[in-house]
Amino acid sequence: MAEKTLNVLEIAREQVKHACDKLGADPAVYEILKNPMRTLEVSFPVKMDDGSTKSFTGYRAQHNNACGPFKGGLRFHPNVCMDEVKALSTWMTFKCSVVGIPYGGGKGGMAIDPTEYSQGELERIARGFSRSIAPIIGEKEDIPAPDVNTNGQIMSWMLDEYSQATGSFQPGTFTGKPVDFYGSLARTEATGYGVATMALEAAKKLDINVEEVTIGIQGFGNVGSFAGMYIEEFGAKVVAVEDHTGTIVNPDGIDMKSLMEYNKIHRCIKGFQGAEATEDKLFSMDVDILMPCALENQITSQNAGDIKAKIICEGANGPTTPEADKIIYDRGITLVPDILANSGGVTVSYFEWVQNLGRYNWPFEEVQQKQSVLMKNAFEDIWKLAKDYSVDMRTAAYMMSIKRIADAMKLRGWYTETPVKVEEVKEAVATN
Ligand SMILES: NC(=O)C1=CN([C@@H]2O[C@H](COP(=O)(O)OP(=O)(O)OC[C@H]3O[C@@H](n4cnc5c(N)ncnc54)[C@H](O)[C@@H]3O)[C@@H](O)[C@H]2O)C=CC1
Ligand SMILES: O=C(O)CCC(=O)C(=O)O
Repeated sequence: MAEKTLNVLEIAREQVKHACDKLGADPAVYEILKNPMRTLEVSFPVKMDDGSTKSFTGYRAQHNNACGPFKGGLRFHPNVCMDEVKALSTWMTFKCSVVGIPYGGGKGGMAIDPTEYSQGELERIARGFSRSIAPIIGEKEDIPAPDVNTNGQIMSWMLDEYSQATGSFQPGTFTGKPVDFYGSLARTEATGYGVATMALEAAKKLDINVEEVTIGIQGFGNVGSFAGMYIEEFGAKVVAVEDHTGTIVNPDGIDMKSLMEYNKIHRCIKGFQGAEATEDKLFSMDVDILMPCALENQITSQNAGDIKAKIICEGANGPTTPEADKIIYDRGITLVPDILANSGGVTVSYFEWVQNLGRYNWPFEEVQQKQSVLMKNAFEDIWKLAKDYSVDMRTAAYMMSIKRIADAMKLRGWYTETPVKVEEVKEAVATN
């Protein structure tokens, strides 16, 4: 069966609508949440190394700020477009709400491949983007962070440019900064650590001993690599890894720290000596836990039926389509959804922001401990809700977060309960 849609914005809306319906939310709730509150498209010139001038386009979507300032990453990837940014900003709103941090959702990006530019060009692009979105971001307004192909250095340039543009130094305007420049300890590791922690929680629920578990990871960037490192620390064996250059396998376990070192130097996993290259498809391999940690729409109706894993723990945003979700649920596979599984990044971004506002520096263990508590509590609540309502964990996670956002929106007066029409009451009485 062909996929109904691979448009991520339509997918995000379908997920929200499905959960609103299950929750019996007032129609006004979906009406407000189906669109971002504000979007901005910018175009700005950058001087290239060869003396030419090139115009670049960037996007920022601010989905909802009922629970606090907009929050979410900036992505540099050729596929970035306004619909993708809108979908990613929607997911951010629910992700922040799932772990109960006081933010709404935002996301931004540019359709570029950063490997095509020199460091100097990349710095000027990042600065141009920061200057262009400066009017709508800020420590208490909208707080960007790293995402695919962006990092602490890019956040530092953007913060510096923002400070110059506004004449005021507010380090909490960006998170995911380097530790030496107002960053937080444990932020770099946070998303992957959270993914590994959530996989472990799911394994415990299914009475699976993590020391006997094999793992397959798609994507070996910030999220995938630390997810691999921590799940290995918890006792599991990572036997397969895929990135944009191919897939490698080792049934005895791929040493995560060595692969991270290799990846740092070569910027890919291809050629790593501690594993064999394979043409086999990662998602149909015989592993216990799959961690999709790359991009959207990777698990579809085409490959969901081939999955042998008992647990899927989503490090990436939107790696599974709604059709695939149904197949996975019907097959009894436990899927820990992105808005919970990868919420560790934004959770520690929140801790970074709190430290910035108060000029604190918390120790690594304290930050990671705080992250672990928030995420494990959210996991427990969602697990229970999923059982109580006989729904998958994604629907349960949306139900929990939509309820919180809906309550905040109602208290703010953004909507009042839609009055029940007299005809509907009469009809209900007549049919009873
Ligand atoms: N960095 C963060 O803190 C957070 C990231 N995420 C999400 O996690 C995912 C990955 O983000 P990062 O690790 O930060 O990005 P990254 O840029 O550090 O790494 C991306 C990885 O995906 C791989 N990849 C790209 N295209 C691929 C393909 N077609 N097939 C297989 N692998 C492919 C790349 O080779 C690379 O290993 C994204 O969906 C992102 O939105 C979610 C929460 C927080
Ligand atoms: O750290 C953040 O604020 C946002 C991370 C992010 O973009 C995400 O969770 O998808």
